[in-house]
Amino acid sequence: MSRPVTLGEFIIEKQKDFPYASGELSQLLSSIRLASKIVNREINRAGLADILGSVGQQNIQGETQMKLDVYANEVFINALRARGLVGGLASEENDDYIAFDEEIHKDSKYVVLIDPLDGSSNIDVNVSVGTIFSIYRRLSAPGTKVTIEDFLQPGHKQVAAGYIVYGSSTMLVYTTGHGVNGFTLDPSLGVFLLSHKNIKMPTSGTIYSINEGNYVKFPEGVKKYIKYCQESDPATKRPYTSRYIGSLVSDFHRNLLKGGIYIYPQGTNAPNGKLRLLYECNPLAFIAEQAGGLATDGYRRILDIQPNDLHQRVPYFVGSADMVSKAMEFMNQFNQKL
Ligand SMILES: O=P(O)(O)OC[C@H]1O[C@](O)(COP(=O)(O)O)[C@@H](O)[C@@H]1O
Ligand SMILES: [Mg+2]
Ligand SMILES: [Mg+2]
Repeated sequence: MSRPVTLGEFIIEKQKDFPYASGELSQLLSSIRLASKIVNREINRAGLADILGSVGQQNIQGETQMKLDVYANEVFINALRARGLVGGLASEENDDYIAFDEEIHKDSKYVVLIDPLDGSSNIDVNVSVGTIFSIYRRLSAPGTKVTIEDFLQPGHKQVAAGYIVYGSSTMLVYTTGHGVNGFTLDPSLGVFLLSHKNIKMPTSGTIYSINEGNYVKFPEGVKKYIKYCQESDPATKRPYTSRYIGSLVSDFHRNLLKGGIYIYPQGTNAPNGKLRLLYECNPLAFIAEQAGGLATDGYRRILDIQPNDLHQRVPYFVGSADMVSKAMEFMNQFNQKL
């Protein structure tokens, strides 16, 4: 009987997808794998360790930083700084990007953007949270310090992206542009094992995820789409079911496996939505598209948006292709893009 493939073996095996691979990207993914295990251990015993609650300060987004936000941020920064694989890093929890300028970094080819802890509002109540990462080849020449331009690249330039969901089990899901694969952490071995090979997102589903508490502030097109989801029509399996965990990674992961749509629209409370283009929307959009889904801002392909700020926000419609297309129909009908 063949044994499951470990993530480490899979990463090496998949290096053949890149004829000129130097192995640096593989090592970088391995650093992310290690950091996620360290964070996972802390999350699993969060109630016992003094790691719940906030640190009593806000990040650049004006959000209260939770102790686990800061802890996860440090663990990933240290893991990615460690081996000279990354020229620099940008994070939700840091105002500006960090240029690693020690000698070992000068020839590194990559930069990384991360949301170290996604779903912060769920940390203290034992609801699944995650980490999201996005990897680009730097534009600036090796031997020089990374610049902001290395981070403000459109999403279709990503060389790899993924997330870790710390839930009933811990999973790491990633793509390098050759399909999407998922690995489950076997806690007894401390090893990620291939559990979800070549994931395909169902083209349609019966789940919609949106914070309906903001309903009155939604654009008309979104209100109409929610009504469409709630109407009764057996032929199209409506009404759909509403599911909203409040952790983007967890809502996305469920929809990736079962089919569904997640929407965080612009609204009167968030003129450009809430979610951050660079380290939330782009990486999950890359995964969604690689699995046959779609990701837009209601009008445009997320991966084609030219970023102009590290922490810029965009409206987000992501999930099963048919459902995102339908939502866009309503947006174009009721909220013509000016
Ligand atoms: O509480 P709201 O406004 O519905 O927002 C929930 C959304 O905000 C987020 O928590 C934002 O991410 P962070 O926790 O990383 O800041 C998403 O995970 C989630 O989908
Ligand atoms: Mg987040
Ligand atoms: Mg976060």
